Formats: sequence, C-alpha cells, structure tokens
Amino acid sequence: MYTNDIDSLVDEQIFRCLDLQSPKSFFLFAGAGSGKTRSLVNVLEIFEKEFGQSLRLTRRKVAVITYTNAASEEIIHRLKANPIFWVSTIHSFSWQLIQNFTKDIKEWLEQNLQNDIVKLEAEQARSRNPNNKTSILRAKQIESKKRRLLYLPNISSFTYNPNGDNTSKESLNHSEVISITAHLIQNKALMQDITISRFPIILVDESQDTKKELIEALFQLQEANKNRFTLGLFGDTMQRIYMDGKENLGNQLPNDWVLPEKKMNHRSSKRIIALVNDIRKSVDKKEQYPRTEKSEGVVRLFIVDRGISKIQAENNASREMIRITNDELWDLSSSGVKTLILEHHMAAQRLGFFDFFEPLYHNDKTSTGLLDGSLAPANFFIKIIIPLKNAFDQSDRFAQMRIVKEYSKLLAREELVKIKEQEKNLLKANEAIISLLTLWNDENDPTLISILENIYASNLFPIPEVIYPLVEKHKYREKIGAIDINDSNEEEEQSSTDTLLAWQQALTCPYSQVVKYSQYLAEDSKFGTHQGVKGLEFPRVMVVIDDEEARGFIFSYDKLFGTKDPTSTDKKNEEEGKDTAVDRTKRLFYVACSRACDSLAIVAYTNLPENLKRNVIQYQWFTEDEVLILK
Ligand SMILES: Nc1ncnc2c1ncn2[C@@H]1O[C@H](COP(=O)(O)OP(=O)(O)OP(=O)(O)O)[C@@H](O)[C@H]1O
Repeated sequence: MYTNDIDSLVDEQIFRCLDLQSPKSFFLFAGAGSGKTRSLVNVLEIFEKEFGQSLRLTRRKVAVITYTNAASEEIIHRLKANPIFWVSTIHSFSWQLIQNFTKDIKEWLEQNLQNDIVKLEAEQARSRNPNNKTSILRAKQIESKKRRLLYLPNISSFTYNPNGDNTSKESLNHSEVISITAHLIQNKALMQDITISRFPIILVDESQDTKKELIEALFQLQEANKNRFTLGLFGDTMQRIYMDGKENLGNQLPNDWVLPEKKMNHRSSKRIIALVNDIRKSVDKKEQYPRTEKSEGVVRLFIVDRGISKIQAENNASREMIRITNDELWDLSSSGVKTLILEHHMAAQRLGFFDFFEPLYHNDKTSTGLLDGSLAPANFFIKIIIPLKNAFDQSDRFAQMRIVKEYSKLLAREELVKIKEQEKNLLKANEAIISLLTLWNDENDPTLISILENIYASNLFPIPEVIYPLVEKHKYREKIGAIDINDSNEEEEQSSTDTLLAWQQALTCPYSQVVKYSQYLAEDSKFGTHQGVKGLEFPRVMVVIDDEEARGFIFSYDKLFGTKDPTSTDKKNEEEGKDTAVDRTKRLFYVACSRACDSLAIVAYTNLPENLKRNVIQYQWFTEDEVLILK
C-alpha cells in the first residue's frame, strides 16, 4: 500500500541543494511521467522566494537548459518570465557564454581546421582513385576548410543563430559552438570564473540527451568549484534517444552528489505503467507506481502485414479502440488521438502532402526549415496565400484587403502617397486578386507554381528570393548553368542549385498540399514523431511502427520485436557491452508508449505477423488477448 505522496520529499531535497551559501549538486533520476519537469519548476518557484532578491542584487541568474525551444518557452511561461532565470536550449546557452571570446574562438577554430585538413589530406593520400566520389568530395572539403582558414584573420566577431543555418563566412555552426564552449570551460580559468559568477546554479533538463561534450565540461566545472556552484541534472537514462547524449549518465557520480529518486508515474493509467515497466525491466528494473486513483486503462497491439493498406489498417485499429474503450474520441478523424510516426514523411504520406514535403525534406538546406516552419517560400503560402484564399471563401472582403495591404507592393504606403498612382494601383491590385482567385474556379486545385506565376505576372506580391529564378525562367537557366562556370564557391553553388531543384519539384504539387502542410506545422497537429514528443503527454496515443516506411537505420523495431536477426555488428556491440540497435529502439519504444495517459494502441507493420505476436507475448509485454493481427 502506498499514497500519492511517496515522492513528496524530493522537491525539498532538491531545494536544499540550491543553497547559495552551501551548494550541492544533484541528479534527479526518474522515469516517464514522474514529474521531473514539474519538480524543476516547483523548486525554482520556492527558490525565487528565498534567494531571488540576492540574485537580483548581484546580477546573477539560475541557468536552466532545456532540450527544445518549446520546452524553454513552457518553463519560462511557468516561471512567469522571471529574469533571474535564464532558460534556454543548450545552443543558446553556449553562445551566450562564448560570444565575446573572439580571440579564443579563432584559436580553437584555427587549430581545429588545421587538424581536419591534416587528417583529410592523409586520407586523400591513401585514396586509390582520386576520381571516385569520396575523393572528389574530400578534395572539396579540404579546399573549403583551407578557404575558411585563410579567411579567419578577417573576422572581427563571429555570428551564430541557434535556430538558423549559419551559412555566412563569419558564422559558427551548431556543433562548433558546443565544442568551443566545452573546450573553453575545460581549459580556460577566466571562462570558468565568468560562468560561475553569472550562473552559480546550472540545471539541465533531459540531461540524458544533452551533448556529452558539454555535460562532461559541466561535470569538470562542478568538480573544481564545489563550494560555489550547483550542477543539477534532471533525466532518465531510459529516455536517451539521441546518439550524442552521455551513456550511463548517473553511474559513478561523485559521493557528495545528492541522488533523489521518484517512484510514482503521475501521468498514465495502470496498464500503461505496467507495460512501460515491463519494457524497462531488462534494462535497469526501475519500477514505477500509478497514482492510486488511476483507472486500469487500455493497451492494444495491432499487428499488420506490410502488404495491407496502412490507412485502412490504422482506421480499423481506431474503430477497435472505440469499441474496447467506449471512447468515441478514438476516431482518427477527431483530434482526440495523437499518432506517433517514426519520420515526418510518414505523416506527410498520411495527411496528403507528400509531394510537397518529400523533395524539400531530402535537401539538406531545406529540411530543418521545413520542420520548424522557417522556409520563406512556404511561409509565402502560409502567411499570404492561404489566408487570402480563406478570406475569399468566407466572402470576407475586409480580410482580403488587409492581407493585400500588408503584403502587396501595389498598396505599399510609398506608392499610395503618390496621389495620381493611388486609383491606378487600387485597380491593379483588384484585378490581380481576381486573376489569382480564378485559379480556383470550377473546384480547381491549382499547382503552387501556377499560383506563383500568376502573382509574378500581376506583381501582386513580391516572390520570395529563393524561388524567384523558378518564376523568372531565364534567370533560372543562368543559375543552373552557373555551377560550371563559377568555381570560386562550388559547394555553395551546388547546394543552392539543389535547393532550387527541390523547390522546382515541390512547387508542382497542388495548393491543397501546402494547406495540409501548414496544418501539420501548427501546434495542434494530430501527428508527432516518436522522438519529437519527448516530454509531452496525450490522453490517447497511437504508436505507428514500420521500419521499412521509416527508412531509418538507427532504430529497428523489427530487431526489437525479434522478426529480424541482429547483424554481426549488433552481435559484436552486444558482446562488447556497447549500445545496440535493440537497446536504442527499446528506449524509443519506452518514450513513445509512456506519452499515453489513458489508452494506447500500437500499430506494428511487419512481414512476419505470427512471429511478432509470439515474441511480444513471450517477452511478457502483452497478453494474448491484447494482441490482434489485422487482416
Ligand atoms: N506531484 C504531482 N501531483 C500531481 N500530478 C503531477 C505531479 N507531478 C507531476 N504531475 C503530472 O504528471 C504529468 C507528468 O509530469 P512531468 O511532465 O513533469 O513528468 P516528467 O518526469 O518530466 O515526464 P517525462 O520524463 O515522461 O517527460 C504531468 O501531467 C504533471 O502535471
């Protein structure tokens, strides 16, 4: 017998560590849904009352490092944007620390580039064929690194955007910022002093997935400054799903660290907690308890042969869930179910915007922006064209004009002050809108490129620069041809050509696809990835599993479920006690399943339905009647 308060002393234990006079470091190690993030916020609220004034007077702050921007925003909101807390991602935090250390950054970069060049040149010398793809690529890398090295003396300050591509000559890339910060913390006394005097307390959420270089540097910082610095780690080793997190975090911590533990899972119903306990059992046997008032809940595994239509299979699974749970919100057309896919293109496929998505997802220069919603051409549609079309559909003339006024050059203030032009331009704008909207006549679903060409012809809105050559055709040919003649920056040219080609393909898709893409981007999307939903929770979760559709190579559910044999590398890794594909996938499966509060459906596609069923029952993850093979 237990009560819901079995972990109630943990917040107090952590709070006592954050004593500015007598600091202690701690590692809160606890499973899914145990309230780690909640404890972090609770403790900081109490801390503010006791030490807030002292920090304000001495211009110091508590740093809170989160895994994503969304998590930062959530914590900032919950802490009422109190300025004594510096809440940010690891990249923003690192840049904040190093941005004024230009000389040291230069030294590091110079050394690093030289090392890379020596290494690459040695590899190049060993290459048997200088004309093969790898050698050509390597030669380009050497050239590019040499150019960067030569340019270094011209840089008076470096630039960096934690959320951007950082392509300018002065900019650092994401991994450089982390490595430089770790290096300076480990090797420069001044950097250590500055860090500690600005941030006497550094708390790291999701520490199991935080870049290991930086975690190790922070450990070293703590070790050398025990009496004036607190390092607090919140995490769960079972939820380490990225390759750059520190393995076995929490093992061999110094004796003077405080190690609070939580045993309760406040999130999920009983059956879901039993499942995640069972998945975890072979890893560290940490067992969680449900809150006493929690209901039993439902877990089902639907096994589907890969030959069967996915949409149909997932709809069948949802109907079955409605029947079992008596909960109509299991209907996939409602927004009650969160479907977790392995890769975004699986959502694009299911939601019907694959043609728009796929080419941009495959291009390095557009893939990140595609997912975080920062691609200018996509935003051209999302911010201007979709609202304009919606306003037209709703006969909202006022909204239409507002959009045109905001974005059209024809109605720009400087144009309108020229009294003579006013009437002419209004007329022009009107004609341009009418011409644009006729593209949708007769239930037509125009292609994105036809929309852009129409707008280009009428000059209604400025076309985003990146795709301009695609509407101004002769310029496009020049650009594509430029790779051969311009050898000064071949790599950049090539990548911009690739980007143009990706856009060229994406823009052939119909308008309705960009509408669906914009819905996917919106917070309330019905889909999320197994990795991306870390830290979140939903009442009903459908976990969709298909290695073949996911096309990834890091995770393998087929191996986890025993329907595919381990490779020789897997066997070797296992023998050497290293992380295997099965280990990684088990942790991902744990994260995905533990997002569900009330009921959980897993839809697993396989070539061997019967084997899969037999294995998961043997693992004791599911009972016979919880597993259904869908025909
Ligand atoms: N002491 C508590 N009493 C009641 N509800 C709680 C308590 N602690 C946490 N919760 C609730 O449990 C859920 C999980 O909490 P939280 O997200 O903080 O857990 P977590 O440990 O960060 O989870 P995960 O590692 O799975 O992301 C949230 O809905 C939270 O409000």
